[in-house]
Amino acid sequence: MKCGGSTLAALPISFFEDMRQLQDEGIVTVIVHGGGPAISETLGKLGIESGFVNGLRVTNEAVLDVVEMVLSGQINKEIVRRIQLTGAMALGLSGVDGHLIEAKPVANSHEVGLVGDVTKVNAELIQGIVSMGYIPVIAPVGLGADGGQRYNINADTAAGAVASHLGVEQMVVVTDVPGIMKTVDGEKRVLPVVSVAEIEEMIASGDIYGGMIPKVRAAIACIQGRVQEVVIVNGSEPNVLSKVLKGTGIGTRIVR
Ligand SMILES: Nc1ncnc2c1ncn2[C@@H]1O[C@H](COP(=O)(O)OP(=O)(O)O)[C@@H](O)[C@H]1O
Ligand SMILES: CC(=O)N[C@@H](CCC(=O)OP(=O)(O)O)C(=O)O
Repeated sequence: MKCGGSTLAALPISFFEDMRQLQDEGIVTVIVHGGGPAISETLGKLGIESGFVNGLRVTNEAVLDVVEMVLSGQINKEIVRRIQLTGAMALGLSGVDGHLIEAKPVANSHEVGLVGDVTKVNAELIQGIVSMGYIPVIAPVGLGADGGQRYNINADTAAGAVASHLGVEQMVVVTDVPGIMKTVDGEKRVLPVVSVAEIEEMIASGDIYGGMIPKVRAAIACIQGRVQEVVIVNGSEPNVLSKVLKGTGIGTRIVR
């Protein structure tokens, strides 16, 4: 599951209780989280300037210090605490810990700086944590192959890569909108299912823009592998996780 920074503060306790219930039923959740708004807030407080190019934060060492502090510290531990309040056990870590996420510079690193694309995921470590009964909570900071360089990774991209490497059946993307929306006859509607071809058309037409672009790109990358579907849902919808797993037609399903 990917939890977006847009929705983290609004997630009700029932969201985490649902996760615990699923764990009791033998359905394992692995969380990769974002935290873009909290990073921007802290950068603002510290007077460090940063912008975005095509949805990726322009990242130098000073920005990366804040990204790592906010994602691996504040946000990661807040999610761990909220899961543990339900009685479940969670273990928070970033892509740095145990070389969990290995990364290389993105193709446009001359524009965005220390931003990474995932090259490897230590799936055995995640499986080990799960087998001990903990819900892994992963912050999207990665390490280069030599272990010396840190990279800021978009959380959607990191979640898609983790889903692919684990070979899970489904990735759930939790955000602040009820799915992929399209204006039809002057009315905004949530699309129940979209295919890869339809997504490409919607990006070209401008119907999908901004923060939705890395989500659908990550979805396309992982459903070309072992993942069968990606579902985009609103985290503040009551019992959203059990509704997704029961197939009650909530959100938008992205299929091949
Ligand atoms: N077609 C679309 N349907 C729904 N949301 C869209 C669409 N295109 C762009 N968006 C935007 O994507 C946003 C979600 O992305 P983002 O703000 O990055 O969230 P997160 O922090 O969860 O990753 C929505 O709030 C909305 O403004
Ligand atoms: C490279 C890059 O842009 N990294 C993101 C990582 C956090 C993220 O993706 O958070 P959301 O899911 O809340 O957007 C950033 O610095 O904001």
